[in-house]
Amino acid sequence: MNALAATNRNFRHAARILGLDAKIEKSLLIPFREIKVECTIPKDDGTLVSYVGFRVQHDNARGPMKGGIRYHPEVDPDEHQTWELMHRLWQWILDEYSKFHGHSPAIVTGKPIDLGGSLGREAATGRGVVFATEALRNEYGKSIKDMTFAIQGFGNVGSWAAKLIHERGGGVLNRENAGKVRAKFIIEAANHPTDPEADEILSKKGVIILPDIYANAGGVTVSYFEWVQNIQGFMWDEEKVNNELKRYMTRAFHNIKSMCQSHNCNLRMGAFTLGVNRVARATVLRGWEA
Ligand SMILES: NC(=O)C1=CN([C@@H]2O[C@H](COP(=O)(O)OP(=O)(O)OC[C@H]3O[C@@H](n4cnc5c(N)ncnc54)[C@H](O)[C@@H]3O)[C@@H](O)[C@H]2O)C=CC1
Ligand SMILES: O=C(O)CCC(=O)C(=O)O
Repeated sequence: MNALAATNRNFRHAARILGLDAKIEKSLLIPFREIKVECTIPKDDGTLVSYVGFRVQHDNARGPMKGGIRYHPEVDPDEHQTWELMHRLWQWILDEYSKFHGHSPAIVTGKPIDLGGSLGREAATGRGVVFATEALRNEYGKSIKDMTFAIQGFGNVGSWAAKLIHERGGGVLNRENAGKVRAKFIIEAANHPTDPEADEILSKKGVIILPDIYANAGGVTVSYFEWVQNIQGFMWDEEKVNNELKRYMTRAFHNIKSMCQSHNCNLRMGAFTLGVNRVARATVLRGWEA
């Protein structure tokens, strides 16, 4: 099942748990705006190349919309060049927008620090995963140092998570010992890493899954902090960024748990019902229902 179908299925399940009005459910399911653009760019050899891009803005009932930018995975597999390319692209977006609207650093996040980026953003998703894991483990009266972790994928998120888990005394499995894994907990640090069928099988086995929409939200949270700093015209130090991130991740965990208790559901449905309910309430209050 693709990511969109799986997300829609989770959304519908959450809507049913919440007893959402059918008209609201339908209006929340349909994106507010989908834009398709075609960009024609001259290459160094003088020829023209055309790229198609999509922008989906889902819902702005609770405030401005923001999203991650995705590229085709084969654009540039070399990590260093990808980093360079990303920074040049961020700078280009900022320059083009600022030409028409004056210097506007808040319109794009993930920028280099010297162009108004936030301290702590690079590690934020991995750090958020660790804060989420700590919040979950506190529920079970254990700490990270009592546990062993198997991390799949060692890019930005995986490598930061591994480093921070190691600093807290947790063991990280490698190729040699990974075969021993009998996981009781799965922390979804990537987007949509568990298929809905696998989700059901694992849940029936009693495996506790911390869902992606919460567990990897540290990155977008610090991107939000970047936006906040840009519109304030004030730069936070890294300690403040990390402390705020911990506060947001811990508070969100408790909000999710309380939805789980009210609706007798698992953590994924706790996270979905929390989010859907907030957007539905704002939609009704703004009088936007279909
Ligand atoms: N970087 C961020 O701030 C955020 C990332 N995410 C999600 O987290 C995931 C990882 O993102 P990044 O670390 O930024 O990407 P990345 O490209 O830096 O790292 C991904 C790593 O996974 C490895 N990999 C690919 N397929 C694999 C497989 N089948 N088994 C094991 N390893 C595999 C790659 O070799 C690479 O080392 C993605 O799903 C991304 O959408 C979600 C929220 C924010
Ligand atoms: O930093 C952001 O705003 C988006 C990060 C991201 O791509 C994601 O959360 O999936």
